[in-house]
Amino acid sequence: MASLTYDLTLAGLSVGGAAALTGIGLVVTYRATGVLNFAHGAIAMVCAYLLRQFTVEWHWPLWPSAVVTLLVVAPAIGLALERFVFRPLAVLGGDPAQTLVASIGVFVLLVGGAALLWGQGARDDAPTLVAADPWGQLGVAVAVAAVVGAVLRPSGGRRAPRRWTRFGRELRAVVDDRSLAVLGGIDADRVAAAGWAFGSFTAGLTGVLLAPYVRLDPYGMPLLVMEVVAVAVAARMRSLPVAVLVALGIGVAQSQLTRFHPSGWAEPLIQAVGANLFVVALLVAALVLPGVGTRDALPRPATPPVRTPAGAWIVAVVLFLIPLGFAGRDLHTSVQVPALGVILLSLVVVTGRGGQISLGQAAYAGLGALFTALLAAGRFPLLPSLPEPAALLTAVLLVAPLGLLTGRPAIGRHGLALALATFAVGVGVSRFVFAQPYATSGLTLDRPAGLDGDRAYYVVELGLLACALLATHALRRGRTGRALAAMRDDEAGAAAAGVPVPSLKLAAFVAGAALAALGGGMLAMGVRAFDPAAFDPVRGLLWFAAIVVLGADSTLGALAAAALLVGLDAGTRGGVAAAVIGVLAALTGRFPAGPYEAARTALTRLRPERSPTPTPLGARVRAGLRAAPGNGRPASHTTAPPEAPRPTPHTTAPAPAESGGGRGRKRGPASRRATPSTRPGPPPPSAPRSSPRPPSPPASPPSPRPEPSLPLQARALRVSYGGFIALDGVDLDVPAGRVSAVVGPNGAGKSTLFHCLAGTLRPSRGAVRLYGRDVTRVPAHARTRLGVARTFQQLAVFPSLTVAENVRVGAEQGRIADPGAAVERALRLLGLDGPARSLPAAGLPTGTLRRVELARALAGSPRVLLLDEPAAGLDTYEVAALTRVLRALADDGTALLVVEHDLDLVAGLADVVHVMAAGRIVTSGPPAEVLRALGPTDPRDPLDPAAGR
Ligand SMILES: Nc1ncnc2c1ncn2[C@@H]1O[C@H](COP(=O)(O)OP(=O)(O)OP(=O)(O)O)[C@@H](O)[C@H]1O
Repeated sequence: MASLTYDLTLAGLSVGGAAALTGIGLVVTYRATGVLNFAHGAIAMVCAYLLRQFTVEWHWPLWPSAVVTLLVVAPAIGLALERFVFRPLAVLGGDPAQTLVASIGVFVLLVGGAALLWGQGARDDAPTLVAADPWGQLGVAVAVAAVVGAVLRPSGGRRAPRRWTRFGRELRAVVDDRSLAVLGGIDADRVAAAGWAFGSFTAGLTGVLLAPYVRLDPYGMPLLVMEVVAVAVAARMRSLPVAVLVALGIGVAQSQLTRFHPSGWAEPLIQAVGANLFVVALLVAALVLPGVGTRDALPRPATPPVRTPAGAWIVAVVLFLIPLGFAGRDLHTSVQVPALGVILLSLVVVTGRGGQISLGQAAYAGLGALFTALLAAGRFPLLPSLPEPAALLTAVLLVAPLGLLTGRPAIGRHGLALALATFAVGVGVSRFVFAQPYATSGLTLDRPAGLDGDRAYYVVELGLLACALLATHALRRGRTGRALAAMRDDEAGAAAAGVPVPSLKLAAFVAGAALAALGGGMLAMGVRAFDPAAFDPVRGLLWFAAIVVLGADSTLGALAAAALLVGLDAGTRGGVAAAVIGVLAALTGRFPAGPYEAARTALTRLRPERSPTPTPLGARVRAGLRAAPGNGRPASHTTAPPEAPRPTPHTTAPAPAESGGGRGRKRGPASRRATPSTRPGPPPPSAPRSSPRPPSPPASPPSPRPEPSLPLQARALRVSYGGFIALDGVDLDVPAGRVSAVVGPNGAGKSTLFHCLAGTLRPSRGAVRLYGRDVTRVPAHARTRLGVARTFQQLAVFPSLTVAENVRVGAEQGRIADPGAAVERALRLLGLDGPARSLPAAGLPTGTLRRVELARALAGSPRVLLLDEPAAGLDTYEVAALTRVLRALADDGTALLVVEHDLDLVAGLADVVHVMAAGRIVTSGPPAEVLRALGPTDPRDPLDPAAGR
């Protein structure tokens, strides 16, 4: 008995040892470069093939071959990747999404290259470097872990030589902040190169150790290696001991599970789990544990979208009609193109329109194919046998809700974490559904009656493809299209505009799953069988890379990718298409938005220059003043719309006083001294405001009276980050018709308070109330719909939409009776109703974008407006203009809260100032008093007596 347990444990330790090596390699590369190397498994596969090439094909002795493979070729691959793929990306700013796409590109390139060089079949004659004795593999893993641990040990560690720990220190510095490390004199490129070389060495070691015991083939082995990525995720991409222990633990558990042979329904399940425990761990690590690497999802569009010329569509239609003239094998192959086109359109919906990474789309396509085949064969549980068209439709309906498998994790995950979650779903479905006996035992599928011939079937496919294209195009138009674009361009900004981001993400994934299932079913019908290999997770990576490099948001790009993938592989050798897509994806850094987008951008640059920057707000105000001399308010801005359901504060003109100062003039002490003297005295918090400003012009209707109750209240708010208390019992009232300001030193808790009020952060204690209603647990987008709008310190506009569309997103998500009129009012008020309205937001100057963001917030007719450092990036003139607009809004009854470092602005704008320090509000009052009491200190640190020295 003991011997069986012992033997199984040893076998498990052997598997765990190889997994531990992978984990170590992934963690070290990640820590040195910030890249989760999806190509790790592919490098392992290439090294295993190379060792076999040296020994089996060229008859070199084993150990010299191993030395060349592991100590020369493997590190050289790493160095080449660092130098030619990832260093250019790091220099460009290390966008995590681009590095992810690049590493997937390298994966696809190596897989395609290996298939080209060594063929797609599996080899079973890989040389054995370390004997089957499990101690050998385990010993190698432990030795590597020990060396790495010594190098990375914090300096001062007693057992570590100092010269080793210097590299560890540099490594940590580069990982924490590359640009800061470079400023500190560290050669970041050298550190990254060392990380890549070592990571590739461990990949190679894993490959040559595993190759004799698993199938050595271009597709299977990389996937097998990447299945153990769970080990690195469980270690939070940091801790080597955790990675090693988790790897060994899963290896032993997986081995011990082979002893169980339950009978009945549980048998296949236990067997599947026992054979794929690393996949189960991947699912748990990627879907249950909090995500790692949660930065931006995909590269944001740096350039405005360019309309596809009609000529390109005509060419595409002609090209897709050409196969109708084919016959025999060519026509039979062509049948795959429209089906793959539909599958790739599903990625356009999820990734291009919705901005979400989806590496698991092959799972949905495969489920569509499998369900269609099972339904048509009458083998689907609880459902009768269906004719093929009905089977396809039912399969689509059944797969669509399964889109929640990846849609649900996408709600709280971005970037790498979402990539891992969707990859895990793809691998899980492949292993637990497609690899099961019912799916692999020759499942055939007939075509619908009358479509037996390839030509007739191709025509029907073209019809379905046209429907899919129309549906995908519809997602670019209208309210949903704008909301999707907003979510893709800036998720926080979209939520602030009232877009229900979580449900929109779910809808995108559900629609994507339905389209993928349709394409998968069409593909299976086309080849008359369900082939699990056609929906392998590697395909998911290849399709994602293809879509990204050919223009994720381009339906034409999807069609081109489908034709390229099928055509190249059929017309040349298997693997060419993957190699081509891989090269393009790996070079993604050289073409920021992909070659296709880059080409389109280049075309755009050949066009005439755009119209000049729109007239600034101040000029509009001056023009208005000239038009209405004496009253100080531009006549066109003064009419309150009768249809407005509640006070529409933004309908009143900006305050008139033009305090001087040309564009770009610096704001200095003079403006700081002069402005407070014009401020009103301190009004009681809820008393009507007695403004010393000139009265409203007679032509204007009276402003709506401020609401007597308090729009927004915070009570006893407490927020802690880990053990650190960032907000400690904060009470705050934001009254209607007033501008409240929050100032304080860095780290005082201003942003944290702002987030609690806006709904982007939930306090651990306390409450936020809106007109008496507890909204503490109401999410940001729902708060916006209740009338709480906000702007961002870091601009959150939607670059792919025009100025007017940006504003429209803010108007049409709420309950505005007439969004069109609301948009026009907001554009007019902010001086954006000229030529600027039709310009894409991408590339507009900061001052204009601030106005766009404010106009978007105002278009929803907010009752409360929260502004996070609204003057950041504006010049003196723009700040003065902004001040007038905000003042006018408050006069109309809006409750304004401004978090601001600029005390001149606060003095000139606010009615009441709250000073924060160390997570509390320490003093409140009228600006003149509060700011005078603060004394001549550094305005950014009013409580620090040393700051002014
Ligand atoms: N996500 C977080 N995790 C841990 N600590 C955080 C986090 N966000 C903020 N903090 C800490 O909470 C404290 C308050 O931060 P907050 O950003 O609210 O201050 P602030 O007054 O807005 O500062 P600044 O003016 O620099 O923006 C700071 O000490 C900050 O380091």
